[in-house]
Amino acid sequence: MKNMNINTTISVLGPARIPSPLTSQGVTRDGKTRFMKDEYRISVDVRVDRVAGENKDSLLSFEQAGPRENIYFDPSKLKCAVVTCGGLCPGLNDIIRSLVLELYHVYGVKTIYGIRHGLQGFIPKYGHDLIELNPERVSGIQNTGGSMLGSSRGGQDIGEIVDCLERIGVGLLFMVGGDGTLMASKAIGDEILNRRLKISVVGIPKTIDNDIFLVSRSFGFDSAVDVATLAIKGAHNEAEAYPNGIGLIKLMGRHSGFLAATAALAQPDANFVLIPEEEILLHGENGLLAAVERRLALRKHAVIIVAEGAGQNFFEDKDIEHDASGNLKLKDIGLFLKTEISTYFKSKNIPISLKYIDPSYIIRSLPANANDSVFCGLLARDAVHAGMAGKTNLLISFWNNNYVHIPMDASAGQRKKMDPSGRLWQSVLESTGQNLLFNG
Ligand SMILES: Nc1ncnc2c1ncn2[C@@H]1O[C@H](COP(=O)(O)OP(=O)(O)O)[C@@H](O)[C@H]1O
Ligand SMILES: O=P(O)(O)OC[C@H]1O[C@](O)(COP(=O)(O)O)[C@@H](O)[C@@H]1O
Ligand SMILES: [Mg+2]
Repeated sequence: MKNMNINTTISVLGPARIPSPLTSQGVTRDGKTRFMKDEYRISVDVRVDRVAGENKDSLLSFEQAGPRENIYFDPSKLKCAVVTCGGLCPGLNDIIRSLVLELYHVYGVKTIYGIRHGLQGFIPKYGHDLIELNPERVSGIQNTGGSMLGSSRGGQDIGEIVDCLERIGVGLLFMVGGDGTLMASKAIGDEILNRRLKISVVGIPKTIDNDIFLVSRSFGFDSAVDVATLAIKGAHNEAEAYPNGIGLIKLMGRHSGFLAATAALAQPDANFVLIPEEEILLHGENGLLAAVERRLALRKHAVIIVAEGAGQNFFEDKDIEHDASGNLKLKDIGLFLKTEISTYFKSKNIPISLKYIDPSYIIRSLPANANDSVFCGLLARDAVHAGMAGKTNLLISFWNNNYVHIPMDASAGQRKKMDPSGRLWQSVLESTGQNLLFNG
């Protein structure tokens, strides 16, 4: 990890002078030990050999997340708001519920607004009413997929968003979203600063693509992997059942292949995994088609996983489209490969039975699994601790096995990709043996 230019300094609205209610509520064992200090820091890079050569003073570290002994906001006067943006993700409701319960019961904040349908909810012309959130209102929502607040894509006027925050008197805003939301959060934070307002913005990273920079793992990813394994199992059963059976599965993953790679390791039935980080060679002796033919000759069935962002170079540049948020609309690599494979074997007069499985939105719209539910609770509680302490323009990240504060501008605008020489991808190569098939 090259960490030279990463900003690790967290902004604060002002001095934290109010004793945290966590002490008086007896949440801590001896009244102190549970509190984190800003001096508790987690190394950005754990590799001693990589950092040893650098000037010791330049050793980078992130502030550790967790409750602070003193807080900035007076809970009896504070109003909070929560918004969920972008694509759905398992665990959104767990996050909303944990934010509300922590604010309400632990800190005593009684006014919490739910903003409907992402950034649209701040803009009066859409007519989405605010939801008053309290423990009763969020009861049981963790058992349902999706987001109880809804979501949306598409840019909104940042000035109007901050006008709305001022109008309803919000002091602490939680923004749950992916890389796009992070850009929006940063812009909102900058506008708040311009207007010299005392509003804290805390981000909670969400994406099943797991591609947020400086975030080891985002919530919902584990649940999405779980569901993806069912598609792989199904594809394998179909492939094994028929002579020369081929199971082809397309999995989400816009720019990074984490989901495809991790699902392939979780359900190790795939013979080929194709990811955006690695170019696909289709034709010729070392191409995918010849490799699948070799696999069929050997074992009479084959399973292929393709991430939706892989092989986009096969499509013409001229009809590039973007969604409302400015994300590139991907062309369907799954259907493309289905046609290419069918045509290839037809031309060689080799009968195959090809089953194409696209689990599509199912992997992101179901409730979180147990592991993600635990994770969501931890992230949300740390988001509340950070916000109540007056910290702002940060996101809560899981990094080097710890929960940390990352300045939004350190992560926004960058993307985490799988390292082709790293452990995850190399494990996929070993587990599938695909390079042996590609190389004949
Ligand atoms: N550079 C940006 N500036 C301001 N708002 C942005 C920016 N990029 C994305 N957004 C907004 O953030 C929201 C979420 O972004 P999107 O890309 O749809 O999802 P995600 O946050 O999951 O990546 C959308 O409403 C989008 O318009
Ligand atoms: O809802 P849409 O626009 O069809 O989004 C599909 C995309 O959303 C994702 O599930 C997650 O994307 P975000 O991080 O932007 O929310 C991608 O894997 C997928 O490409
Ligand atoms: Mg995104």
